[in-house]
Amino acid sequence: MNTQYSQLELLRCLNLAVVVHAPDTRIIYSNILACELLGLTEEQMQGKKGIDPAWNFITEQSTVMPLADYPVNRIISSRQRLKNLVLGIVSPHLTEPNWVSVDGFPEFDLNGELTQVIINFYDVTNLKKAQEQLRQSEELLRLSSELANVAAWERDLVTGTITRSSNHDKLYGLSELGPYDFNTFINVTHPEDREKFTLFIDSAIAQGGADQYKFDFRIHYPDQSIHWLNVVGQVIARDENGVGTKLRGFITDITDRKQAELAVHKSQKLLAETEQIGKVGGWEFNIDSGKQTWTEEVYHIHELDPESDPSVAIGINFYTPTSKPIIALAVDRIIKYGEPFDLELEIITAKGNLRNVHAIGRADFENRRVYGFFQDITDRKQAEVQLRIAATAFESQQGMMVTDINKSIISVNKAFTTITGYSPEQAIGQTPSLLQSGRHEADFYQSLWASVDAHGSWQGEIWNRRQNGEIYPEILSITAVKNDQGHTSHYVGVFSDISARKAIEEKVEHLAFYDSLTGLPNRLLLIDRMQQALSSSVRSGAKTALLFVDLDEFKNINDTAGHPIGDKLLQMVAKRLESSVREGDTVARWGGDEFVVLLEGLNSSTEEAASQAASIGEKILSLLAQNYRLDGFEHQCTASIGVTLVDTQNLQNIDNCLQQADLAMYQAKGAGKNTLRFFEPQMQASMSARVALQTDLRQAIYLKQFSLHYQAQVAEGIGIVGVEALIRWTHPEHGLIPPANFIHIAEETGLILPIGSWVLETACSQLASWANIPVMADLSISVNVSARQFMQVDWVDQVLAIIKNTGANPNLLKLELTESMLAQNTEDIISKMTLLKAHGIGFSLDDFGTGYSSLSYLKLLPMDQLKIDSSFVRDILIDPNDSAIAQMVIGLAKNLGLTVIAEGVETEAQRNALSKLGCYEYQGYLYSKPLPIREFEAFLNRFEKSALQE
Ligand SMILES: Nc1nc2c(ncn2[C@@H]2O[C@H](COP(=O)(O)O[C@H]3[C@@H](O)[C@H](n4cnc5c(=O)[nH]c(N)nc54)O[C@@H]3COP(=O)(O)O)[C@@H](O)[C@H]2O)c(=O)[nH]1
Repeated sequence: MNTQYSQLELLRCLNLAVVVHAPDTRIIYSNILACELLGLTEEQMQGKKGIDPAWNFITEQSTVMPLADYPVNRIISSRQRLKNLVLGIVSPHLTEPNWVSVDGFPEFDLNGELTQVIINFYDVTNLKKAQEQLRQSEELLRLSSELANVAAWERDLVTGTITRSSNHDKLYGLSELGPYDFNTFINVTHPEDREKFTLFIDSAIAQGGADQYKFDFRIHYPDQSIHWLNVVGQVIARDENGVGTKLRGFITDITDRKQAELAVHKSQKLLAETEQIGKVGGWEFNIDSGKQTWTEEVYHIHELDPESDPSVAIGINFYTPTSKPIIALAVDRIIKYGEPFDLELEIITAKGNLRNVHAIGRADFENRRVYGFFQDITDRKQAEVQLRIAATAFESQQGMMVTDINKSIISVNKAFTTITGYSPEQAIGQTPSLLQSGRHEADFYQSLWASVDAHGSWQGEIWNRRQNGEIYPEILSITAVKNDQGHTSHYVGVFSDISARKAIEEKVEHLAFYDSLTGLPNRLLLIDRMQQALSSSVRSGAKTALLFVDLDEFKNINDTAGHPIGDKLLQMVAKRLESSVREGDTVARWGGDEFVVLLEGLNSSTEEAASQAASIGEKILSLLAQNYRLDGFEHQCTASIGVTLVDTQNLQNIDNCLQQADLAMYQAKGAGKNTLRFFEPQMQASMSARVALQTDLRQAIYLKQFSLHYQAQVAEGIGIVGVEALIRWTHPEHGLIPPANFIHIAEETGLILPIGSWVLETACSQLASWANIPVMADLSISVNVSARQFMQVDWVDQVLAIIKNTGANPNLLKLELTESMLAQNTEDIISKMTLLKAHGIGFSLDDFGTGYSSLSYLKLLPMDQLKIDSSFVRDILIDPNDSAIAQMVIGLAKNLGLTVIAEGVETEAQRNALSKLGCYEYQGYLYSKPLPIREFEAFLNRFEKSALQE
C-alpha cells in the first residue's frame, strides 16, 4: 500500500476533521468528518477556497466571523499556528450551527515558502451546549443572587482562603472579587458590630460549638452609607479535636428590610409619642376570641404595667362606681348591636389616681371587632373647672372689666353693671375713661398705667362716675395679663364700690373728731386746728385768739330740769356759738358746759386783734344770754369767757394757750359771771403756780408727803362709831396743803388714781391694825373715792386686793361717793357697788342734797348711808330751807332704810336741831377736827374715858 494513501485513508477515518489548504487557500484535502461538519461532500470541498461563501462561520459570541478571521486566512496571514479557536459553522444544510474547536498550522518548505495549511477540528457542539447551559444557569444564579442580594461564601480556616460568589464582595461594598482576606471584611464591618461578628464565628467553630450561626451586622460602604447584612453560616468541617476548620454560608443584604423595620419602628415610636403627647391610646376587642388589645398609652393612662393582659372586665373595673355602670352598658350594646359610644367618664388608676377619660367605641363587625380610643382628659377637665371657677369668680360681687391691649373694653360682669350702671352693650368697645369722674388729674392716670406697665399691676382708691352721674369711690386693682411670650395681651380691672365703707370711715372720723351731742369739733380736732392756726399765724402775722366759754350755773339747769333739757340747751348754745363766728373760725366743745372758740386771721396789731376778739366775745355773751325755749319752758343761761391772744413772736404751746384762756375764764367767773376777761400776764403767775403744783403732786407719792387725818363720827348715846379718813399733803415749801387745793388737780391729771390707791391702802392698814385694840376694833373708816377711781375697769379687783393684802375687815370699810359721780354710768356704778357690797363693804353718799338727786336711781343703789352736807347744817338754825332739806334727807334715809349722818356739825345747837329732826350721827368740829393718827387715838381714848365718867 502506498504510504501517502494509507495516511490519507487514516485521516479519512480519523475522528478528527481535517482540511488541508494550499497556500492559495484552495482545499486540497478534507476527510469525511470535515465534510460532515462543514455540511459539504468531498467533491464540493475540493478546490474551494478559504473565502468561499459556501461556508459561513460565526464567532463564539454568535456574530458573523469576518473572512480574515477564518482559520486558514489567519494562519496564512500570520504564518502562525492556531489553537483552540471555537467557531460555529452555519450552513443551509444545518438546522443549527455546528460548533467546532479548530487547530491549524502552516507547513513550509525548506525555503520557508508556505506549502500547505492543515486545519483540524472536532465537534464541540454538545460541549458548547453544555457550557452554554452552565453559563446560562450560572447567569441565572448570579442574577437571582443579585436580585435577592444573597451571596455565598466558603472559608477554609486552615488555608485562610475564602471562596465567594461573584456578588459577595459587592455586598460588602467592595469591588467584586478582589484579593481580599477575612480582615478585609472585618475592616468594613461597623466597629460596633465587629466584636459580635467574631464572637459568633468563634463560638461556632469552638470545640462543641453550635454548627450554625446567624446574625445581622452593619457594613460601612465607601460612600459612608451603612448597609445591613445578615449572615447565615455553618461549620462544615471540624478537625479531630472538633474545632471547626471550614465554614460555609451566605450573606444577604437586608438593608431594605432593616430600613423598613427602622421606618416602622420610627413610625411606631412617633405614634407612641403622639399618643403620649395627646394622652390618647387605642384599643381593640376581638368579638370571637374575647381578647382585648391596648396601645401603650392606654396602659400608661391606667398606670398599668404594659406587660399585663387586660380583659374587658378588668378594664371596666378601673371605672369609678358612678362611671362603671355607664361603660358596662355601652360595652354590652356595642358588642351586641354595634351601637357606638362616646363618653366622658372617670377611672381610678392602678396607683389610685382619679382621672377623667374620654372613651370612644366603634363596631367593625365585618372584621369581628370593636375598637376605639381612650383619652386622658383630666387636664382639660381641670381646666374646665378652672374656667368655671374663673367664670364664677368673674361674676362675683366685685365689678370686673377686661380690656384688650388698646384698653378697649371687651368684657364686663354683672357687678360692673350694678356698680356703674353701664350695660355690657354700653361699655364694650369703650375705654375705662368712660368711668372717669374728673376728680383726678391726667398725671394720676399716667402714673397708674406706668405702674401697670412697670410692675404688671396697680391698686388703689379712685373716684369714678356712674352712668347716672354720681361720683363714687372705689378700690380698683388693674392687672396686666401676659401671653406666653411675656407680652401684655389684656388688662383686667377689678373694683369694689367703697361708698358705704367711706361713709362709715367718715362717720368714725366724725365720731373721733366731733362731739356727738353738739356736732362741734371735739378737743382732738380743736388741738389740730389750733396747731394749723398757730403755724399759719406765724406765717401770715395775723393774730389768733382763743376764747374759753364756760356756761354759768349750767349744773343747776342740768340738776333741776334734767339731763335731756341740759343736752338740748348745750345743742342750742353750740348753734349760737357757731352763728357768731366766721366760717374759717372754729367752735369746739371742750367738755361738759365748756366750749372753745378759735378766732383766726385777726389783725396783726395786738390792740386791733384784742378789740376784734372782745367784740366777738361780747356778741357771744349777748347771744348766749338770750332765753332758751326748751320743751315749752323758758330757761336762762349766761356764760363766762376767758380770752387770750396767741403771741406769734413768742409762740406758746397749745396747752399754755388753753390754760391762759381757762385762767381768764375763771377771772370772768370771779368777776360775777356773764362777762369776759382777757388773760393778763399776772394770771400767768397763778397758772405757773398751778403747773408747779402739778409737778410737785407727781412726786408727792414717791416722797411720802401725804398723810391721813381721821375725823371722828359720833353716834348719839353711843360714842365714836367711826372715822372719816381725810388726806393731807405736807409740802416741803408750802407746808400743809388742804385737799380742796389739790384733789381737783389730781383728778384732772389722773394722779388721783395712785393717790386714791394710797389712801385706800393706808386706811385699810389702819383698820387692820385697830382690829386688835378693843377700843378701836369696831370703828369703821370712811374713805372718799373720786369718780375717776370708780370708773376704772378693774376697780372692784383693786379694792378687794387691797382688803386682802392689808387684812382689813371689809365690813368696817365705808366708801364715800359724791352725788355728782352717780349722774353718769349709773349702771356700771351699781354693778361695781353690788359686787363690793357682796364682800361687806359699805357705801355712804356724800354731799347729799347739793346736786341733782334722782330718787328713782337712789333706790337702786346699794347705799348704806346718806350724808347731810355741811352747807345745810351750817345754817340749819337760821335758814328754814336748809332745815327743810335736812329734814327731807333724814326722811328719805329712813324710807330707804339707810342711816344718816350730818357733817360740819360745829355747835351743840346744830346737833340738837339735827337730833330733833331725827339725825343721830354727827361729824364735825363740835367733837374733833380731822387729826393725825396718834392725836386721833389719844382723842379717842380721852373721849371714851369722859363718856364713861358721864
Ligand atoms: N377723793 C378724795 N377726796 C378727799 C380726800 N380727803 C379729803 N377729800 C375731799 O377734800 C375735800 C376737803 O376736805 P377737807 O379739807 O379735809 O375737809 C373736810 C373736813 O376737814 C371738813 N370738816 C369737817 N367738819 C367740819 C366742820 O365742823 N366745819 C368745817 N368748816 N369743816 C369741817 O369737811 C370736809 C369733809 O368733807 P366730806 O368728805 O364731804 O365729808 C372734801 O370734799 C373731801 O371729801 C381723799 O382722800 N380723797
